[in-house]
Amino acid sequence: MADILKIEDLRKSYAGGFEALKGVSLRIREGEILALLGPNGAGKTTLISTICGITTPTGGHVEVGGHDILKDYRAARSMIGLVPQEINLEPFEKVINTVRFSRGLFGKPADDAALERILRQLSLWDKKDSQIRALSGGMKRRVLIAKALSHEPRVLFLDEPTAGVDVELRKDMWQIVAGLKADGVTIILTTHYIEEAEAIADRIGVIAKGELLLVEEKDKLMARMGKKELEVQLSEPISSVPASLQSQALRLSADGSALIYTYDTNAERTGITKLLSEVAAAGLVLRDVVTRQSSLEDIFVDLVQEGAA
Ligand SMILES: Nc1ncnc2c1ncn2[C@@H]1O[C@H](COP(=O)(O)OP(=O)(O)OP(=O)(O)O)[C@@H](O)[C@H]1O
Repeated sequence: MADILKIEDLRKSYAGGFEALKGVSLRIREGEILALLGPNGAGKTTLISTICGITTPTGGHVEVGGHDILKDYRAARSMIGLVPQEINLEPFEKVINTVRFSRGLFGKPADDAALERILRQLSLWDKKDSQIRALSGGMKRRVLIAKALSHEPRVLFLDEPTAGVDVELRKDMWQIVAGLKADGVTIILTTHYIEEAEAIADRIGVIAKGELLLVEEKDKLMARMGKKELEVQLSEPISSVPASLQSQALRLSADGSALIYTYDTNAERTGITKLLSEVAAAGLVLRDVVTRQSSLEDIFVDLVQEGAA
């Protein structure tokens, strides 16, 4: 798939000199879901606001569907829908009018069939004549999405779509996102929730202190998560891995007191039984055996700490 969004060395310093984005480069393929994970203040909202033209970059270059966000602002912006973090709706307005108005803001001709399709997709059609104030919090969030989709954008940004919502509503939101992807919409969402990124993203980006620390296919990250380490602690330290064990994927701990074996938990055979019998055959005496699993959370925390160092 072609890249629908190209971000090159994007920088943003706020008045006063604070650098919220320190040169972010990223490409997003059409039709993918990218989750941007990062702690508070990492720069996620700044990144989205800059791409959407709400904040002016201080350096770098962004193209949406081949349109430069500065030189060709209107064309770039018309390809983007933004669902903001905060609910900013007019309480006395009817749902349908709110969505119709948003479409008009983009200079798109009225198209009630398109609005009906969007409202049905978000299960809001039977609420189209309700006033916003009469809707539940979950429905208001859906209205925000309907507004963002009203001009039929190809790229949708969701800024923390499930912050502070209950588990059921979160799952609803995941289903909505999956439905939009099936329609070919490219989705970039920010989140604090690792399980949200795991549940819906094709790729995961980690951002901290204005820098993109990692962007990787979720499946590859999950495969990394599937790796486990077995630490075979020895009663006596050794200076090197015995020759009879050299064929195994083993390394010696720095102090020589343990052999560390990495294996794939998803594999049919872990090789642990064979390893332990070979360790015994090599004349080594075990003190203890410990296993460790790296999770996406560990990867995330390590990265963010390294980034902060
Ligand atoms: N208008 C502004 N003027 C000055 N500093 C700002 C402005 N907007 C954001 N910042 C600072 O830029 C940094 C990044 O903020 P941003 O809102 O992009 O982070 P975030 O990753 O979205 O955080 P959160 O998860 O809390 O929403 C923060 O330190 C914030 O205080």
